[in-house]
Parts: sequence; structure tokens; C-alpha cells
Amino acid sequence: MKLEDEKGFDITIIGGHDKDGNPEDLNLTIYSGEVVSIVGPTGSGKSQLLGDIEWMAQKDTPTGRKILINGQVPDVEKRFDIDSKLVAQLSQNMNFVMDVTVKEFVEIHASSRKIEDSEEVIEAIITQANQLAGEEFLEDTPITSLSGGQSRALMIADTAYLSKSPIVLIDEIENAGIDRKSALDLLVKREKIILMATHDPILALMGDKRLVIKNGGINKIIESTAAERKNLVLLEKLDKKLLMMRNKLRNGEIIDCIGWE
Ligand SMILES: Nc1ncnc2c1ncn2[C@@H]1O[C@H](COP(=O)(O)OP(=O)(O)OP(=O)(O)O)[C@@H](O)[C@H]1O
Repeated sequence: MKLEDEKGFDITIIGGHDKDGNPEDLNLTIYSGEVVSIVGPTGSGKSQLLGDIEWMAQKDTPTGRKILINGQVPDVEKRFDIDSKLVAQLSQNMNFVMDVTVKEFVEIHASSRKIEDSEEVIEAIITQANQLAGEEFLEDTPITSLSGGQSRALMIADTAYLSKSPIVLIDEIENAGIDRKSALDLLVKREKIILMATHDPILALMGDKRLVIKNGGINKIIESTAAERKNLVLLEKLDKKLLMMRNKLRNGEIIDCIGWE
């Protein structure tokens, strides 16, 4: 079964309970192409929610939640089979241990995915990753010498182009030092369901929906409004300005004029 060709792929989260055992009144379905952000204080249970989805929880995790795929309990094979993995995960902690170049790494992945015209795809992945990272690396750079930001940029571009998984879970990529908006746009273009836990206002507001986690339970579901989207544009302008200043500082320049006009 080719999951990426399926139309109308969806996942449903059926509520369990919060940390005190209070029931979580929830039956939420998320569809292909939707971006859902997950917000809440430290330790509230954002990563646990991503974990429940990764493991396709069936009331067998600390939250008692149940996850359905296309309205049904996923079969056991799908839950644990690496080849038909429904979920791809991007997190802050990514390290390469293989002794290969960037191009060889992507080639190995593309060939394991039996991708046709792989030269074109490989080139696109490396170009996109460079745009996300902002600091150039070459196709013959050894992957072990990539910086943290470059590694994550490569994994995001690789996931967008090569991963068959229809669900992408993102755990706090805000500190990755990459262009987070373009990273998200790239993944959204590939018609995946994206769930991301974040403390970053820009990423949080980019979701079509926002799940607010409190004491281990989903406390609120907020649909993004027109006013919020307007504020997002403003925040993005501020963010660009900050990025520009960060680059100036990195290059040893003096910040003598902020120039908001
Ligand atoms: N409903 C629940 N019932 C019991 N334990 C829970 C529940 N939800 C979360 N937990 C537990 O609470 C702890 C903190 O949760 P988690 O790591 O998901 O928080 P977080 O919001 O991702 O925090 P941070 O922002 O610091 O990354 C974990 O051990 C998790 O298993």
C-alpha cells in the first residue's frame, strides 16, 4: 500500500486523562495537509502527546489516549513495522555517526526508497537544505562535519522529499538555527499531517489549529483566526529583523541603527 498516494488520510486522537486522572474530553481528527501546533508550559505533556501518536497509543501509555488511523485502530504490524512507518520524527537531538558524504547519505536513503530519477531529487534535497541552513555545505561534505543547524536542515529536506510517512512530528525545532518558516512550508507542500510541539510564537501561530496542553491533558483547541494570521505577518517581520541583526553580529558588525521603518 502506498500511503503517500492515499487521498484523505487522517488521524484521530481520542482523549484519555490528565496527570490527575481527570478525563480528557476529546475526539479530534486531523487531515492531510493540516498543521497542528502544540503549546503548553514546560513538563505539561507536549512531547508525551507526540509520543502517543508515534506509538499509535491504544490506552497503553501514561495518558490513556487512543489513536485511530482513517477512523480505525491501526493493525499491530503498522504499529511496530519500520518499513511501513506512518510517522516521521524531527527533533532537536540529531547526530550522524556514518562516515559518508552528504550526497552519499542522501543517495543511500533514496535508493532504499526506490526513488526514480534520484539524481534530481538528491540535488533538490541538498539545495533546499542549504537554503534552510543559511550556512553553505557541499555535496561532498562529510555528514559528521555538518553543524547542528545544517544536520537538521538536511533531515528536514530529506524527510520532505523521501519520507513516505504521512505524519511528521516535530519536537521544538525553534533553536535549530534554521529558517523555520521555510522548513515548515517545505513539509506542508508535501501534503503531510504535521504536529509540532513548540514554545515559539511564530511556529505556534502557523498551525491551522493549536492544542493547549495543561497538566498532561489537551485543555483547549484553538482555531487560528484572521486577526492571529495578521499578527503572524507582523511577528515574521520582527523575526526577519532579528535574523538580520544576528547575522550582522555574527559577522562582527556594529548594530548602530535598528531602522524599523
Ligand atoms: N496525561 C498524563 N498522565 C501521566 N503522565 C503524563 C501525562 N502527560 C504527560 N505525562 C508525563 O509528564 C512528563 C512531562 O511530559 P512531557 O515531557 O511531554 O512535557 P513537555 O510539555 O514536552 O515539556 P518540555 O516543554 O519541557 O519539553 C513525562 O514524564 C510524561 O510522560
